[in-house]
Amino acid sequence: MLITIEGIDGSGKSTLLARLHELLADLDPLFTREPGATWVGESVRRAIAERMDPITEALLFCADHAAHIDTLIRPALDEGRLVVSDRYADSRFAYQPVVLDGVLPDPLSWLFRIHEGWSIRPDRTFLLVLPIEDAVSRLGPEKKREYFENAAILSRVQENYLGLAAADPSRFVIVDALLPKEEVARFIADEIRAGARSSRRRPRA
Ligand SMILES: Nc1ncnc2c1ncn2[C@@H]1O[C@H](COP(=O)(O)OP(=O)(O)O)[C@@H](O)[C@H]1O
Ligand SMILES: Cc1cn([C@H]2C[C@H](O)[C@@H](COP(=O)(O)OP(=O)(O)O)O2)c(=O)[nH]c1=O
Repeated sequence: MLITIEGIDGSGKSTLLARLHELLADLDPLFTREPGATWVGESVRRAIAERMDPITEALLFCADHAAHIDTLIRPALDEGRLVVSDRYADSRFAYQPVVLDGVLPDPLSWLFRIHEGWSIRPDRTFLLVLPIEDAVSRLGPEKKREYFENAAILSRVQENYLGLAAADPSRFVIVDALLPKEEVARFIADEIRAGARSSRRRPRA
């Protein structure tokens, strides 16, 4: 079963993942992330740091995803393991349309097409949602932030996430990221456990 955790920068994903490691340890999940689960992620980080052109950057994120699936996700799913990924394809569908706005006529369709035929659809996606000003204040001083991490961009990214969730309500679970950390983590851990139990009763398609 493939679970993904999504949300804008500052929504609490790293904090949540650290707690899920403890809460779900008995299920022996593969915890992984995008970008950077393989060495391809290093080129993505470099592209972000050097402000490479947005198409190069988008394609590097996609290459990172392909390598991630091939080397880690598919083998783990084939063994029947639970996989939990901190960011996944929806990060592309939420962030890159903002970066590619004005560069391509329809960035989201372009991104969907690039993923077609090889990407693996998550069984469930938990989307952490919070007011932009709370996310920005959690991120700390402006000069230390990556260039995605400003209020105007994050607000458009979160709108894109909410659009993706509205279009696919059976996969997305929207979580209030303002709730106390422990409450967020326990709710998501319980949902993952319930999903893992029912997927064991169902043969994989
Ligand atoms: N539920 C929460 N309530 C209050 N603060 C939180 C919560 N979750 C995370 N934080 C704090 O917000 C900051 C950003 O969290 P982090 O997990 O790094 O977010 P992300 O990985 O999504 O960028 C950290 O200082 C963290 O301690
Ligand atoms: C996976 C992915 C991340 N991103 C962005 C989100 C983040 O701003 C940045 C780095 O991701 P990440 O490493 O998750 O950031 P952090 O751990 O600092 O919160 O890349 C995209 O724009 N597209 C993508 O496909």
